[in-house]
Amino acid sequence: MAIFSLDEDIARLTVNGSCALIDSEDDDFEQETSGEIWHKNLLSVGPQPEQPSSQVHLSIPSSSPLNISKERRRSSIYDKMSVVTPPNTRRVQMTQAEPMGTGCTCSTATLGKHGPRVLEDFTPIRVLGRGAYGKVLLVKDSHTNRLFAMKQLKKAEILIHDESSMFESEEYALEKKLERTFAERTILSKLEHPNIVKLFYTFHDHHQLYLVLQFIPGGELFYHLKEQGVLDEDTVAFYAAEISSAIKFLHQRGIVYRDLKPENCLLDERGHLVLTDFGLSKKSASDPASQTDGIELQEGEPVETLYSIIGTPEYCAPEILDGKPYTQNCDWYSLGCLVYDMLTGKPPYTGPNHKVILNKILKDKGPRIPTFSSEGMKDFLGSLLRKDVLKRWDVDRLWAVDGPKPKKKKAGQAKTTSFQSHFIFRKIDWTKLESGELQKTTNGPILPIITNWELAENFDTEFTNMRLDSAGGCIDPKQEVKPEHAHLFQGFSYVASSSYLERHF
Ligand SMILES: Nc1ncnc2c1ncn2[C@@H]1O[C@H](COP(=O)(O)OP(=O)(O)OP(=O)(O)O)[C@@H](O)[C@H]1O
Repeated sequence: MAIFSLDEDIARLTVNGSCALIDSEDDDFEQETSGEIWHKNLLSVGPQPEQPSSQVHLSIPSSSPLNISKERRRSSIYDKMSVVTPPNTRRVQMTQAEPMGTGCTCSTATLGKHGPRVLEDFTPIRVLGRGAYGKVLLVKDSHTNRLFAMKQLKKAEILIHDESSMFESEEYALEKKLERTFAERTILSKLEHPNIVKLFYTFHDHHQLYLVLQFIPGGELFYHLKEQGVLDEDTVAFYAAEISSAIKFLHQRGIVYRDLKPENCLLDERGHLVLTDFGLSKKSASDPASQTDGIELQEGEPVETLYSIIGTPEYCAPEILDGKPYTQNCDWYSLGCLVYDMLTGKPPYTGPNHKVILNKILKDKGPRIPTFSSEGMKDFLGSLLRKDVLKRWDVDRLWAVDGPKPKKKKAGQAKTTSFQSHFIFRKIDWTKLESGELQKTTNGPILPIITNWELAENFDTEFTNMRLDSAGGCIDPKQEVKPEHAHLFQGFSYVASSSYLERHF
């Protein structure tokens, strides 16, 4: 018995049954015929009572978009899934903390204070967001008046043993949390891509770790989706192209992102998408780039197989949730979820809690593809949202290469054509996008309204109205870091190279 055959959240959002979502397990999607759809797995939407899926018949008027309410719920309203490592998995050694980055030797006038930074260098302005281990503040560098986003992570929160990760030893759970904390700093300090946030400094004091990042003033894609409800296909394709370029770049460097969701996609002042939050990213230990920067993996070469069950369930690939080994392909499934969300206002599977969402992802036959989408978009979604990773589009391998034109694709077969030349990207200039010229010279489809950068107008008032001192600033004495744990954070501090700082200031 399918436990959750009806996506009640999406059903509630439809008006007069004006939209049907159909199963996409194979590519032979049922098509609309004289305003009606018949499909053996057709799902009932609208006010009628739940019926056995095999008997449902639904009348579909003209292809109308969903009428979506502005209500969106942060996926991070729940804690991140606990880190569960299935039995027989490799135990990864804790990442070796890096030595301090190169000291900055450029002029004080342009770059401000030389070398390592301290909290007192920055004046807090307002809260931009909150996460599992701390908050993100808009801050001003008192030496240069430059604005930055400062991510603050409480050491004590990282050190606390999470009861829900009871399948692991406390020691191992801590090792993994520390590994992830350092991973964000280590990974970001090595990356330079127009659609990936820049990291300039990291430092720590007795209570907290600090990451000083480029401030991206246009707010979260989540915020704009909330404002707009749904996005048109050209806009969706534009963001999908920019995200894909960043994801492909990461995969080439042996990094799996693992946390793609609208909260982690920010818009810059020109409306281009910038990926942030690398707290769940994983750099493969066997990746050559981990030894020598700049060395890329071969086209489509898989990143090391991973095992940790991690991420935000709504956007998480089924193989991760199922505790199976997985590769970087999980990010392409998440891209499918994000594209689906932008088009319909909800990710493919939703529910009141993790358990319901997990059940749906694992037990449903496949997500329902919105019938109002173009054939091209249906094909794109169907190819990325395949539960079976072997039948999913292998985007890394088929990024740009267009092999011989395949015959009509059989149901269930994985897509064999190039990602970049897909119909939905017909208006994208990939050369300009991948060189960064597009991001520098043009505006994106949604231009954020920014009258004063310090107001952070594109961020949720839930955060920006928060009193700075109430945003988790006070440290509970019970949460003091014990002296024997102080060494665990050694080597966290970093200053970007002077050439990097010069390029981005
Ligand atoms: N560079 C930035 N510029 C502007 N805002 C940012 C920046 N980085 C983060 N934010 C804001 O802060 C929020 C939380 O940041 P982030 O996701 O990195 O924190 P987190 O602690 O990892 O959160 P979570 O636990 O939900 O993953 C973001 O969703 C965004 O709104």
